[in-house]
Amino acid sequence: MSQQEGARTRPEPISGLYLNPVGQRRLDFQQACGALFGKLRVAGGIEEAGAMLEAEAADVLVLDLERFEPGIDLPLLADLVARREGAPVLLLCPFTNARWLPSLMAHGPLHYVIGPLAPEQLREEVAARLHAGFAPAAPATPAEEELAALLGVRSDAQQALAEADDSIRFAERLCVALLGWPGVVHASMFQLREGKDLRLEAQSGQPAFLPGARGLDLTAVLGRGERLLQSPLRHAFPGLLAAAGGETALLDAPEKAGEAELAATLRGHGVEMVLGLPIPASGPGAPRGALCLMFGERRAFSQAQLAACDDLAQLAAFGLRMAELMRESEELLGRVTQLATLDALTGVANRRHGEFLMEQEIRRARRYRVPLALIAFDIDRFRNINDSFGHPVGDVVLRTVADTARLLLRSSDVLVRSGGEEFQVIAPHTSAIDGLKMAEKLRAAIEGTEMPGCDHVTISLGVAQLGETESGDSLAVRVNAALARAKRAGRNCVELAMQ
Ligand SMILES: Nc1nc2c(ncn2[C@@H]2O[C@H](COP(=O)(O)OP(=O)(O)OP(=O)(O)O)[C@@H](O)[C@H]2O)c(=O)[nH]1
Repeated sequence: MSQQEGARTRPEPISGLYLNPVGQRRLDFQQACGALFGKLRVAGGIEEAGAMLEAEAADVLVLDLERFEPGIDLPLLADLVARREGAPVLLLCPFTNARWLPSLMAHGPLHYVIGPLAPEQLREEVAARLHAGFAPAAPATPAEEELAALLGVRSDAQQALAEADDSIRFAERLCVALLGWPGVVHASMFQLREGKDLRLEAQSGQPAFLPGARGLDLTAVLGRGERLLQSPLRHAFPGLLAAAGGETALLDAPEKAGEAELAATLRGHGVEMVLGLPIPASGPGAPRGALCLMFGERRAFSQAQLAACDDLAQLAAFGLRMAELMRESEELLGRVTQLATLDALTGVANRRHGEFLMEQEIRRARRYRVPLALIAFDIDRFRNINDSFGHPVGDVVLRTVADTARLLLRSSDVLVRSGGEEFQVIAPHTSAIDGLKMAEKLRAAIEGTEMPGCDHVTISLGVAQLGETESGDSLAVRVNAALARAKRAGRNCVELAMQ
């Protein structure tokens, strides 16, 4: 239905009721638009307007929300919208209070214009409305088609939950789903990380063959993708406003945000209207983030769309919570795995995990026909250190030895604490000769390292290369025998294992 078809024929003169709390603004309106009405009454407060309406009906209600304080009594205003006795409602709304629009729209059809407007623009808007009638702007697509599209968006968005083990993948899928919303040319999701760092989690624009937000990159538009609560556009861009303030933000013309560069970029990408929807937190406090939808044309929202907005924001909240739970459980699993595989004192692999890794490396060495060496070393006369300096100093020595060895090893080598003061190095791609060189480097490094609390220690080492058909147990026996020979040979030296 076109707006012309929706026009009502009104008996002249048209009576109007204008509401605004500021006297000068009421005078300005009377001056700019008074001539358009046969009778124009003005009210300074919502209750006063309600009383006037009760005393005498008006053909048109003009509710000007400019200069209303943030603490405006929205339910009372909504009641006025609901009680207008069939009279059309024109809402003049400053951009900063556009979050009030969706809840007012839910109380009956209304027209809105987002301010600020110059007096002549205001007159043109009011005249255009009076001329065209007040049938709500027709949605871009017929109602049935639109509902089918919204159901499709919801079902695609639900499918995105399958990716909710990772917040970025989930956000990407959800943004793609949101592009199915009639008229949406670009969709994005912002997430508040640990309550303070707002970041752009994902964005998606219509594919290149469609007009609209082709190639629109929000990171470039906003100047950054992280720490967005510190962005200079946090008071202007609806996605950021919604995430920061927790309320819906609607920009029905890019210029109205008062940021010329932002407006030019959005217009350059065919964006006419931007909607920011807060993603609610699971409990009280700041929202979890926001969804941001950009439209290729200005449009009114139907009740079904407003309800769908709520649904999608809830679904986004659910998906992000699932991703968070998944991350927490992975962290927990990581900590449990660490506890099960690492030695608590030194942080290197424990004996059991060392045996597992050894078997893995043996299989790899066989498959790729590469050499594998095992080095075993043991701190010399460690009992004396404990006895002379105490157990805590002994612990520090164990840690220092492990740290010193770890720094010398390649990333593919594995250091294992195989017993009290015994360690092993599993060295893939290493022959007996290279193993001997490595062992000598370890020996010299430990000897040259100052041990806190007890000056210096030395180590004895055994080296063995895995035989062609040899088992891990046999390799361990041979390397320990070599280590025992090094001890017998006077300690602080390296011995190569026999075949
Ligand atoms: N501080 C500390 N000592 C440990 C730990 N685990 C084992 N030990 C001690 O390490 C010492 C090992 O002594 P021995 O096996 O006799 O060997 P050693 O004194 O190093 O003599 P050699 O190996 O023959 O040179 C014992 O005194 C154990 O109590 C530990 O976690 N912390």
